[in-house]
This record gives sequence, structure tokens and C-alpha cells, in this order.
Amino acid sequence: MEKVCVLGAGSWGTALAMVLAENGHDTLVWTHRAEQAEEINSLHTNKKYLPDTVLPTNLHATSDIAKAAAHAETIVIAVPTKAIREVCEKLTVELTRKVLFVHVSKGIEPDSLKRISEILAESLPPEYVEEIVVLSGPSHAEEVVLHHPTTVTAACANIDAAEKVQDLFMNQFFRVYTNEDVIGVEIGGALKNVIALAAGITDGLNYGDNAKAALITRGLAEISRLGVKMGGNPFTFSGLTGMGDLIVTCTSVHSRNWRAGHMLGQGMKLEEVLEQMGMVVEGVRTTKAAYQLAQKYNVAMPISTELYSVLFNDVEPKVAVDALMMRMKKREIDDMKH
Ligand SMILES: NC(=O)C1=CN([C@@H]2O[C@H](COP(=O)(O)OP(=O)(O)OC[C@H]3O[C@@H](n4cnc5c(N)ncnc54)[C@H](OP(=O)(O)O)[C@@H]3O)[C@@H](O)[C@H]2O)C=CC1
Ligand SMILES: O=C(CO)COP(=O)(O)O
Repeated sequence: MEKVCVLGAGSWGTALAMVLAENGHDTLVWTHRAEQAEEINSLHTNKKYLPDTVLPTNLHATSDIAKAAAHAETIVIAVPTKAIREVCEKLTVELTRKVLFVHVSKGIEPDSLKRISEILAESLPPEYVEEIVVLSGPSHAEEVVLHHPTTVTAACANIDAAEKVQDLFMNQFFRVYTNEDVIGVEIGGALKNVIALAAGITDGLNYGDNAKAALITRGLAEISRLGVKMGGNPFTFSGLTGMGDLIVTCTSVHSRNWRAGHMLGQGMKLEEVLEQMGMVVEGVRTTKAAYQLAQKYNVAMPISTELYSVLFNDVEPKVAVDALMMRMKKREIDDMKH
């Protein structure tokens, strides 16, 4: 039995804490809201994020980050990308021993263009970091808490650390693979949210299944092009954290990114959409990062670029789709090289 702490009690942090507690680990969830910790401890629910779920009674919560730090041999960071630096800052002052860090967030920081493991490496005191492992893959919290079969990947250049995380989480309904390609796993996980927003938009426009298949396939092409140029393994992009997560996020009604895109396609403004969602829509900030990465690495990312103009330059979704369709003629496969 390991002592594990999960930082963040949103839908994913809570679902993963449930997996860990059900696996028999001594699991503590940290939330920045005292009333939410009280709800988890006394009612065994987290109604805002997982309304129909009863949490295991051996899953405990705290709003005291010092308690969380003192408890943990392994810390799982499950807050949105934009909150990672702030949470690390709070945690850093409380750390007293070496900890295995696992992050499960899917984003890239705009402007710095850092992946999450890079943000963690520069925000946490190295003397307290055993390793940083990323856990990613096609995994909606709503289905994980129902014990529906789910497969994910634990990635770290240090394969022993990835295997340790595999052992912590793996069970009959939650199957964990390992991969040494942290760059490929993080890029696939972050950028699929951008394509899922676009897929939601074409669904909102009622463009049907051909358009969605096109977005998934050409989306994977542009994610792979960028990811390989950044140093990722090309095979990672056709795995769980690439194609797998792209499929689930572009096709599932559970996806917040797809749902946000759907509302945009139906004509709502971005601010209204985000207000209505009440949960993180990672793809919005990551679209900005993708747009900047495309320029930095000189990689063609037409879907991300058109989505950027819809989100940030008020271009009508229909006009953006027309622009994608009317690009100059291309070869399908040669295009993957550039
Ligand atoms: N949901 C899913 O199925 C999956 C999500 N992910 C990824 O996991 C990450 C977290 O997503 P998810 O749990 O779904 O998000 P949610 O929006 O469901 O929850 C986010 C949680 O983080 C908390 N939070 C936000 N900002 C801060 C902060 N500054 N300090 C402390 N806590 C904060 C929120 O608190 P508050 O309630 O106060 O806002 C909330 O508890 C994302 O990167 C997402 O892409 C990955 C796989 C699956
Ligand atoms: O990453 C996810 C599923 O693998 C969750 O996607 P959303 O953030 O779009 O809900």
C-alpha cells in the first residue's frame, strides 16, 4: 500500500483518487475548497464534478496542503494547466522529502510553450523530486468512475518510474501501458483538445461525419508533424495518447472541449461558452500555444491556425472551414514530412 496524494478535486482528480483508493492505497485528495473536502469526507460525494458517484469510504480529503505534502510518497497533480505553477508554489514550501510526481493535465502553456513536465521540473525543488511521470490517454472521468474499461499510458524516460505508476493505478478496469516518450505523450494529449474543439464546431454546424473523420485524420497529421519535430517518437502519435485520445475527445459527449466547440459552432460566443461550461476547457489556451508552436517550429498546422482565428480573431466558424477546404492542393502522404 502506497501513500498517495492527489492535488485537485475536479472530475479527473476525483476519478483517479477513486481508482487509487479502490486499489487499496492510502489516498488523500487535496482541494483548495474547505467545503468540498468536508463533502468528500462526510458524504463521500463530489456533486459539482461527478454528480452521480459515491466515493469509496477509504478516500479522504483535505484543504490543508501541508497535510497533503506530509502524507505523500507519490503526488498526482490533477489541476488545469493554468493552475499548475500556483499549486507547485504552494506545495514547494511544504515538501520535506523526495516524492514521485505524476501529472495528468493536458495542456501547453502559451508564450513559454512549455509542456507540463517542463513546468513541473522548473517549479519544484529538484532535491524533492524522485521523478516526473505523465499519465495520459483516452479516459473520460465519467466512464472511469463507472468502471468501464479504460486504457492509459504512464510515460517517463526512466522506465522504472513509469512502471511504478503503472503498478499504482492498474486494475481490472483501468489498464496502464508504459512509454518512454514523454514529449510525444504530452504533445498528443494537449493538442487533441484543439482538434476536439474543431470537431465540436463542425458538429455544431451540422457538417456530419465526413467532416469529423477529416478533422480527426488531418488533425492527427498536424499533431504528429509538430510532435516529431519537437522530438517525439512518430509511433506514439498512433498510440493511446495520440490517436486514441483524439478519437475519444472528438466523438464523446463527455468531452468538455467537444461540447465547447459544439456551442461555438451553433453560434455562441467564446466567453458565454466558457461561462456555461463551469469546468476547464484546456483546448482554448492550448490553441494559442499550438499557433505559436507552429510558427516556432515552422510546421504547417492549418486546423489549429484556423481555430485560432475563430477563437481569438472573431472569424466565423463557417468561414474558417471554407478556408481549410480551399487551401492549395496537397499530396496526402508527402505532406506528413513537412
Ligand atoms: N475530466 C477528464 O475526464 C480528464 C481530464 N484530464 C485533464 O486533467 C486536468 C484537470 O481536469 P479536470 O479535473 O477535468 O478539470 P475540472 O474543471 O473538472 O476540475 C479542475 C479542478 O482544479 C481545481 N483548481 C482550479 N484552479 C486551481 C488552483 N489555482 N488551485 C487549486 N485548485 C484549482 C478546480 O477547483 P474549483 O472547483 O475551485 O474550480 C477543480 O477542483 C486537465 O488538464 C484535463 O485536461 C485528463 C484526462 C481526463
Ligand atoms: O482528456 C480527456 C479524455 O481523455 C478529457 O477531455 P475533455 O477535457 O475534453 O473533457
